[in-house]
Amino acid sequence: MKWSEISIHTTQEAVEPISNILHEAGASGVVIEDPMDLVKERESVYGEIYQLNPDDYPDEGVIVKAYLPVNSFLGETVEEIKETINNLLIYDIDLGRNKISISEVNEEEWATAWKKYYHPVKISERFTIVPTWEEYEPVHSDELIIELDPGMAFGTGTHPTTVLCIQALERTVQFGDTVVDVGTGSGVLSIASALLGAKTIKALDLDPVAVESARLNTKLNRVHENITVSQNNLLDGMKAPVDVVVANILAEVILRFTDDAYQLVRKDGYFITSGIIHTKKNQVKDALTNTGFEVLETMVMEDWVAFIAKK
Ligand SMILES: C[S@@+](CC[C@H](N)C(=O)[O-])C[C@H]1O[C@@H](n2cnc3c(N)ncnc32)[C@H](O)[C@@H]1O
Repeated sequence: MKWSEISIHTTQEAVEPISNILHEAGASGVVIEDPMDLVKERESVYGEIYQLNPDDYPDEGVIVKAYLPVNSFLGETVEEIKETINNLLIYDIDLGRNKISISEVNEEEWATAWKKYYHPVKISERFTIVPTWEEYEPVHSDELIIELDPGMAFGTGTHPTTVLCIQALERTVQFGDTVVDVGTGSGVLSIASALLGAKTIKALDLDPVAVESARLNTKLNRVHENITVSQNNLLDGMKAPVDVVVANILAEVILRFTDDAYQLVRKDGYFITSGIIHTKKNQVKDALTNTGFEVLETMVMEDWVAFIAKK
C-alpha cells in the first residue's frame, strides 16, 4: 500500500492538539521531531539508549509527521486536517509557521520511520519504558519496566503528559486498588497502575485502534488478568466506587466529565488529570474545586500541567 506523509511545522504548544487531529483523521501513527529532545538533560547513569540524529530535527519549532493511506479521499482528508488545525487559533493555540507539506512513502519506510525515534527511556523514579523491539537489562532490581508497542495508538509513554500521569500514579496507587484509566491509548497508564499493585483496572478508549493496542500491550506486560480494556466514551456507564481515576486527555475534554469522576471516586480517592496545556490550567483547577475535589498537587513539565485531586 502507498502511504502519504503529512508534515506540519508547528510549535511545542500545538503538538498535542495537532496529534489528536491527525489521529482523528485516521492517521496511522504520529512522529514528533522536537529539537528540545536533542538538548534535554538525561540521567545517563540509568543506561538508557539515545541515538538521536540532529539532522532529523528542525532548527526551531516542532515538526509533527503522520502517515495517511493514499486513496481517493486523501485530498479531502488533508483539507479537513488543515482546516481543523487552523481552528486551533480560536483556542489561542500558537501554530508557529503552520507549514504543511505532503510526500509519498512506501509501506516499508513507514513501518520503520517512527521507530528510530523511540528507545528505552527512564521516565520516573521507578519506571522505564522499553519499546518491544529493543533489548534492555534493568539497572536496578526494583526498576519497573513497561514494554510498549504503541502501534497506531497515542502513548509511547514518553510524552510529558504521560510522564506526569505515571509520576502521579506512583504517588497515589496502593496495593489492591481499583483504577479507571480514561483515554487509555496504548494502555500505558493501566499497565503502570497494575505494576504499582492495583488489582482491578478498567482501561477505556473511544478509539477502537487504541482498544486493540491496549489489549496487546497489557498481554505483552503480562498484566491482562488485572486490566479490562473496553471501547467507551469517557466514564459513561461506570459504577462502583473506585480508588483512582486517571485521565490524560485535553483540558476541554476533562471539563466534560469532572462531575462524573467525582461521583465515581470513593471518599479520599484520587482523580489524576493530565493533558492540560498551561493556558488551560486555571480552568481545569477551578472545575475540579467547584466539583468538590481538593487539588493536592499541581505538576508541571514543559508546557503541560497535571493535577492530583482528592475527594
Ligand atoms: C493523549 S491520549 C492518552 C493516551 C495514554 N493514556 C497516555 O497517557 O499516553 C488520549 C486518548 O484519549 C482518547 N479519547 C479521546 N476522547 C475520548 C473519549 N471521549 N472517551 C474515551 N477516550 C477518549 C483518545 O483516543 C486517546 O487514545
